[in-house]
Amino acid sequence: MKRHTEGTPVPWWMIPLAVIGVAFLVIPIVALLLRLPWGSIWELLTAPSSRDALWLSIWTCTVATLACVVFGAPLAIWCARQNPQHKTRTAIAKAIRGLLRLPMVLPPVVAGLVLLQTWGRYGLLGQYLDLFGVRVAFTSVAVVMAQTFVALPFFFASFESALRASGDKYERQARTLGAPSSTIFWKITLPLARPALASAAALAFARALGEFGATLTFAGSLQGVTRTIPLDIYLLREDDTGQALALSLVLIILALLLGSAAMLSGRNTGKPRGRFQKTKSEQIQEPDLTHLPSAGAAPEVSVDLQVPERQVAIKSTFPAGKITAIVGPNGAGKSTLLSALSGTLPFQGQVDLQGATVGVLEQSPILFPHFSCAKNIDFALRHTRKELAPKQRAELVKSALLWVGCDHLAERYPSALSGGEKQRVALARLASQAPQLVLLDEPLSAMDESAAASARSLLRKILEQLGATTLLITHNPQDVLELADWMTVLKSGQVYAQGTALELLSKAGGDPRQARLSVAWGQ
Ligand SMILES: Nc1ncnc2c1ncn2[C@@H]1O[C@H](COP(=O)(O)OP(=O)(O)OP(=O)(O)O)[C@@H](O)[C@H]1O
Repeated sequence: MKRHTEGTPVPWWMIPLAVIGVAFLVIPIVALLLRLPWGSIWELLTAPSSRDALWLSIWTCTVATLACVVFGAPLAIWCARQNPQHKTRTAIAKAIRGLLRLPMVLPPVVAGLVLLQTWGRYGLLGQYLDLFGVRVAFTSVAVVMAQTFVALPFFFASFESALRASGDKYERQARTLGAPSSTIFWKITLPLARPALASAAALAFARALGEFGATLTFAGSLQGVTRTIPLDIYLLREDDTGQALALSLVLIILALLLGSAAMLSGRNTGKPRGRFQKTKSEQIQEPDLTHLPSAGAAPEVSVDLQVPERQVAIKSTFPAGKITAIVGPNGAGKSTLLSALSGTLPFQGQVDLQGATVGVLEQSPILFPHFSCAKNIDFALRHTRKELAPKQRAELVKSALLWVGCDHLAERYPSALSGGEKQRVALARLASQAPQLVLLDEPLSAMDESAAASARSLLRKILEQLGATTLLITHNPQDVLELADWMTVLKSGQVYAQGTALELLSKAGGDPRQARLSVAWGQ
């Protein structure tokens, strides 16, 4: 069979059109390079007017970029992190997105005029500043404001779309671990968004650097005060073409550097961190359950909740200290129930957890990618077991990895773990919190049969020792028979049946151990 190594084929007629596009952009730059007075370029660039323009552009663009980051990043994070279920907030975020597009398409000279109408001596706000002797227009501050006005929308659009594309699963995970919102921002959102932030900042700097129309209209063109590189080039273009070309070269080089920086910083290399190669001695070890805590008083959990937009209305009680399997056909409402109990989904009605602490384990474990395995567990313990001193916490992290046979993975990062290893580390994190209510959403479904069998036996031992009230969503009769004491069957968003697993699987007659789970909901 022919192997495709050249990418997806494109129609031949696109090639000449693409070549014309590239030539159209590149030939003018080549023309500039050919016309440059290379012999005197250093003198031209160090001439007083060039030095003034260069220095002014660099510091004003730096301040404008900082302003974009300081004011634009919180705005972008707020807009990107709105839950679509909050209709009003989502509508506000949409309106902000639309509004911020306006300065992008506004001719820069119009941007300068609107700034003048606002901050000029007789402007809407400028007239009050004037009372205190403060004048903004036609100063270096005006340069920064003009640059910020045109660059902020670019910063916002780039950063916000990157945030929306990456999703908020890590922030939600941190919230379920009880981390306060400031901690989530500094420890999770910011480190994970750093490449996108750097890329957006580089874009904002580049846009500010090229700003011309708004600056000329709002700030004027006074050497050393408001005359930035683009204004200087414009003024020099006829009288001293050589100097104008030399300054243009500087702008082109800066634009290339910023473009590359934006591309490089926005790229997620996805390289696994930490030790990756497994040696034989690094295979999963025999779990050592010494020091595994007991959850203490496990609650009886009563729910009477409704999520109308999903047509889910569940009324049930889950026995204290027992493992209840939650089963049912696709779309029955199983995940909705668990999301409501874990506090990640708004619902109507009542849920009585009797003040229990809650631990969640999902089908695809969410481990923070910028923390090692040990740090992942430590982060959870900092917020769920605040009573522990740092030394006790470090010991617990070590023990937790031993419970799941993964102490050799302590310093490894999640990107260097297999799916089964990730699930074990997530289980260690959950067990170390000793939660009184454990919510498991198909925790073994992504594993192959033999890995699932050993993980199931480990899960059983850990759950037995914890003694927590446990809800386990599963589609696998083996999980029900080996792990669960009790079974709740959901169908069409409601409780269809409740009882012991053997009772419900015997419904159709025959050996319940050979039965399909669908027998429990009459199919
Ligand atoms: N994000 C969502 N927005 C709106 N409706 C949703 C959303 N997620 C699920 N639903 C709907 O809610 C209902 C219950 O879905 P839920 O995911 O709880 O079912 P489930 O029993 O967990 O299904 P599965 O076994 O396929 O995971 C379904 O009708 C589904 O279409």
